[in-house]
Amino acid sequence: MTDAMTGATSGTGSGTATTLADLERAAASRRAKPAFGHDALIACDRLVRVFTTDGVEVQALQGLDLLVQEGDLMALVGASGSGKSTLMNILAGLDEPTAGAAKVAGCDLLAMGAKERLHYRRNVVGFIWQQTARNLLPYLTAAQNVALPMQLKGRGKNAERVARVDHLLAMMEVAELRDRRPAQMSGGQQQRVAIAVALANEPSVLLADEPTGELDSVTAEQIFAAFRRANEELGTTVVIVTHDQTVADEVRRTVAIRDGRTSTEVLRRTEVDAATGQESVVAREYAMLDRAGRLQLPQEYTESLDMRHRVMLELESDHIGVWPDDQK
Ligand SMILES: Nc1ncnc2c1ncn2[C@@H]1O[C@H](COP(=O)(O)OP(=O)(O)OP(=O)(O)O)[C@@H](O)[C@H]1O
Repeated sequence: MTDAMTGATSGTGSGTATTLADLERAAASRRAKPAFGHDALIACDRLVRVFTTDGVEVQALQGLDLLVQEGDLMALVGASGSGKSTLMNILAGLDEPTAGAAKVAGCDLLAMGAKERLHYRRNVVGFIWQQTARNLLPYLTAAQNVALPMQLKGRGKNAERVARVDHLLAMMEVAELRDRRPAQMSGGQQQRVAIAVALANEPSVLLADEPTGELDSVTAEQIFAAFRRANEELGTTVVIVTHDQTVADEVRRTVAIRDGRTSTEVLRRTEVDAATGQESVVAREYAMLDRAGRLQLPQEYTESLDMRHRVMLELESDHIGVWPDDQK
């Protein structure tokens, strides 16, 4: 019988001793700790997605962590190929991760069967694509497009559905287009109708992949305002992938993805000057620290100080200093 099994003190050689009671206490405290992201609406935990094409593996997501709280309106940014669309397709229930964990509104995205997946796509998430033509059925009017998800779900009586269609189209400021088909609308109008379609079954989350990518800046501004209304008036959580710096600057939280991982994030808050009462938005950049203590420093920072491979660290009372390697 070992010391640990008897609960007796076992010497470690370093002067400290661990007893079975210590181990049990540590295990109990680990069990008592809430799971990562337990209170978040979207929780991605070390998400991995590997694509294999012709025997070549591409790691599109390399252990990505992301938490999004209910009611958030946030932007995801990143260079082409960084993994944004891969993440969005997983969150939309269109693709499955290779490893890791992902939960949206209590649904475990790795454990859903075909029936649950269909329910998830119809009721929990709403999706808006960049290509305006992909969001709407061309032979249906705006009102019919918005009504369709409710009909497929068997939701409400006809009169209730009509009232909800009109309410959503009015909220998106396209009420006058209710009887037009997509070909009779501009790209921006189609995207606003598409948001109404995505909201039809009251999803918890709206996901949009480059929704303003095909539009000019004035129209893009209108689309962004429509997302903001959905967020403020209905409380819907909104995640937008965008290359558009104006959109990224207007949200409270912008998360950057680099090489399949969340790398940095910018949080913006409104501050009021005590003397003048004037409001201003203050933006602050943060780096993501994962549970293993890994940190991605922004490329422009490391490049400007020629930091490579190894850096010098120093722990101060309230911060950690990072310097270029002095032994190079
Ligand atoms: N179905 C697939 N098969 C093979 N490789 C894929 C597939 N989808 C994505 N990839 C690869 O995964 C990586 C991430 O792609 P992803 O489309 O997620 O990037 P992105 O950040 O959305 O890029 P963009 O801004 O150009 O849309 C890329 O290297 C891409 O080539």
